[in-house]
Amino acid sequence: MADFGNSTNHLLDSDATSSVGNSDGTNFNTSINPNHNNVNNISNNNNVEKPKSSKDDFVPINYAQTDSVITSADELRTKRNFYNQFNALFRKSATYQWRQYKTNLCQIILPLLLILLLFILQVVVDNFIKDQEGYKTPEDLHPQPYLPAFYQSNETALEECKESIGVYPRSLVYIDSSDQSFIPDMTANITAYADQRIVFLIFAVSFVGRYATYCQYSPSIINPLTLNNVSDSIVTFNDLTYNEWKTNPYIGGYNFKNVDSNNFELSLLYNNSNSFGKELPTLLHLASRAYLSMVSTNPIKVWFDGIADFPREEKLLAFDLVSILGPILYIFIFQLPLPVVLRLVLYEKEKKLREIMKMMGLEMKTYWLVTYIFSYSIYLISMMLVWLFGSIFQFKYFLMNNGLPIFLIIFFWGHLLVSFAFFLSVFFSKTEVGTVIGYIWVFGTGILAGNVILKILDSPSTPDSSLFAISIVPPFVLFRALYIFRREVTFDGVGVKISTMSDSRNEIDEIIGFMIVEAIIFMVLALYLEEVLPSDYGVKRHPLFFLKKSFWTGERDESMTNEVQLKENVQGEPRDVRDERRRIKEVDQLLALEILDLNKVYPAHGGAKEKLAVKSLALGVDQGICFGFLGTNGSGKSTTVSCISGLFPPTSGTARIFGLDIRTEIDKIHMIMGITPQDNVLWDDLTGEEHLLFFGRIKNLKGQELTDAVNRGLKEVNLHEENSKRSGQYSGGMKRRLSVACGLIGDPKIVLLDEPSTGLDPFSRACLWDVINSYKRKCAILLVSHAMEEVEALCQRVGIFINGELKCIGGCSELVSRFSKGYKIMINAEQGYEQEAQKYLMDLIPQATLLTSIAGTSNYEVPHGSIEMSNIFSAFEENKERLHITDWGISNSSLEEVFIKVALGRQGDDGEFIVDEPVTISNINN
Ligand SMILES: Nc1ncnc2c1ncn2[C@@H]1O[C@H](COP(=O)(O)OP(=O)(O)OP(=O)(O)O)[C@@H](O)[C@H]1O
Repeated sequence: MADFGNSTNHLLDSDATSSVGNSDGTNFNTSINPNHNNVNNISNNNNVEKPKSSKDDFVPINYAQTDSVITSADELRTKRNFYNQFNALFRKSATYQWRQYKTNLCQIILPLLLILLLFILQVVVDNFIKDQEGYKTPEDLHPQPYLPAFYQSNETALEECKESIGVYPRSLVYIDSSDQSFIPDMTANITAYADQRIVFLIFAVSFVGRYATYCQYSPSIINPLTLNNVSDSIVTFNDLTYNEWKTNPYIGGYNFKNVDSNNFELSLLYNNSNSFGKELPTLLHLASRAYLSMVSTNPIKVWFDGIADFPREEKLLAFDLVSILGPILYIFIFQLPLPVVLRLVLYEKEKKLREIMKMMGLEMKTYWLVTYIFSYSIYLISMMLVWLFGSIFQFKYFLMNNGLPIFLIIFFWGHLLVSFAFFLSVFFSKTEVGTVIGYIWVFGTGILAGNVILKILDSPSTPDSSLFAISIVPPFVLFRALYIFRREVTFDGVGVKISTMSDSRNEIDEIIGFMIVEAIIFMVLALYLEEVLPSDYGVKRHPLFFLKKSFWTGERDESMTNEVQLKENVQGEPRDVRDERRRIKEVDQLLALEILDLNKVYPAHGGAKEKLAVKSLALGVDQGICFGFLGTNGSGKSTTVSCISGLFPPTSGTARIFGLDIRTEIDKIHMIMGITPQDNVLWDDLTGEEHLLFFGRIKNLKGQELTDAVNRGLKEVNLHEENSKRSGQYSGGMKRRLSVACGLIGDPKIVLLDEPSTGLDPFSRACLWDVINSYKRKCAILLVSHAMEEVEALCQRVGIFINGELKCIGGCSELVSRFSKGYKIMINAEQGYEQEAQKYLMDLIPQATLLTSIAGTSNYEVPHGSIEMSNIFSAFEENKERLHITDWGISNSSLEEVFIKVALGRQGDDGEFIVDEPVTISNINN
């Protein structure tokens, strides 16, 4: 069994090189850091129960150093309190929204500006119309012919026609003539008046045929046909009207289908591009009159005065621009909060704020509830102001329609809008992209509604099925309501009243029904897809998770609790790593963290290949100790931390925290976990104090306990004097310190610190170490770091990762004594004299091994006992100037040498690491 009690502090005279943590007897070099707690202390811990000896003498050492041993997860406060969490998030969101008042004000004001614009346009239109005459029906109420017609025959017609010029600028002339020879003559005369823009219809009995066109600019005598060849001319008629409707703008044409002395079957066609068809009654009358002349020996005179509007009371011209433009503009206004809500949700998603809240224990249903309340409130305030200003500006749209239907539509549309925004947010991870798409959606659907949907709704023949289809799309169901409000106030309507809102004409109740159902569907879809759709962060559930009993009862999902069979060993694994596997299984105290054959594969993505980031990792972190994760860049440290904290799901294997499995009980784990991620995840607009208050409340702190914890946290990281500053105004180091304080608040039982001291000045770093030191024993700490001195100062145990694999594990001094063969000599020579200095040292101590040679500084490892220390001193002091040595020194081997050996050395057959080549810049680059 290992003797851990006799470690001595020696620099040169120790020859202790055996490995530790396994069965062979071992002495240690102590760390050069006097604060360091080496394994000797660990083994002396009172809490350690006597390890059981197994058959092969393997001793599963318990490294726990806690003040109060936890024997089961049931002893931990893992319960979340809905009220506390709601209170925490509500206050945080309220403060945050208040700080965002400029943005929020802009969002509220934008719709109001559109309302104001509408109002100004209406004022301009009203002023224009005020100067125009109103219209009223003439007092004698005689209908006026739209086209005055003359019924004349032969030469008289032409004379009459001439006289009428100037009186009736557009005239119809009916010529009852059986004299064929008269026609060309007639044509010539009429053509002479063409520039007067007289409209003639030459219509002689002998011309009655398939067609006779009525042309505005030239007399329509084209290939006159007689009754004899009527049947062949339909093609000509079609050609003429089809081909020449633009170049020769006929207003209309007759199609005499079946005309003889007994029949008068006629179609009257008119050119919709040139005429609104008001001439048609007159034209029809002319044709009938001609026929009567033809068939009757004694023509009957049938007078036709023309057409006229109904008599009505005098009324000034009015143009209700607001009501007419209303639905088209309101569809934009009512949808404008959509991108705003999208932005709100996506901001916290993209910045990982949602994930950090989750990792700190916030329940997601509370998150969605509070986010819903704030999103809806922003919408409601904005829309109420639109309504208020619309009423102040006397928009008929808001005054004539009853307040209740308007309120109901605003109220329910808000719910649909927020649910729909939540639903859309699932598909985006970048705030900017989501917001831009949101605006495109608002304007795209607005334009579509104003053009296509408006026409469909306008059409009286639109079937119910089309209305149903329209109502399925959220903006269009809103447009249906807006359209009804407009229809009921324009053209002398009285507006939608409470009594008429549900009738078959308005169907406001049906529209509200659509909104409610869709709001529920989109909300359920949003929450469901958030749970199952793969995204950048978060552990996703099985698509059919809702079919499991555990989902409805809240019990543990038994199907996920299959025991992970920890492998005995993995091929090529060093002995200490293999022994750690065994220790996890056999140690007789509950471990704060057990990582059990954890693998993480990142799938191929955007041209990058699939990446095995963590390979069969197995290790245990005991209660109350600080465990250091060292490793080269990209060796999988942060990935491991992310898997443990529930940011990513492991591909296989699992981890347990105080016996709670990350696959099934991550919610409970989050309540006893504190985390400081690699990046600072903070709200730019909240102060340090507000951050700590928020996370403290989530962890169920309240009252004086909360105040004390917040004050202590701020003081510990030296931010108590920056109380009023928002974190966005912090320096990088201050942000880092705040992140650490957030991770430590609320008495967590395990804390994950991912490079906590990055960017800190030496003073702040020393303060931070003090804080972390003071938390040891209260909780287990997993510290990811690149700073060797930090790990040496804080960690009782260390694991070194290379390429996703754990390469060695043990106490700091244990590793140093195991991997270093002696002590270290450093020499720094002037540029160009490095070789000479190196040669001198190798001649002096031939057993020395050059470890690193970078920027003129060479580091050697010198075995203990190879030379007297006093000889080294005298040799260097005497030859310093001659060899151009600027600096030199002797030190005990440190973790750094261990790291270099493990990271850049090769593993020998005995599992030890050998450095063949000294580390130089070119070696590192290779
Ligand atoms: N989201 C990701 N998608 C794909 N690959 C990833 C992702 N995150 C990390 N990786 C890859 O996984 C490997 C391990 O990365 P990780 O961030 O865990 O390393 P690390 O040890 O924390 O590095 P560092 O010390 O630089 O922070 C790297 O090769 C990295 O490129």
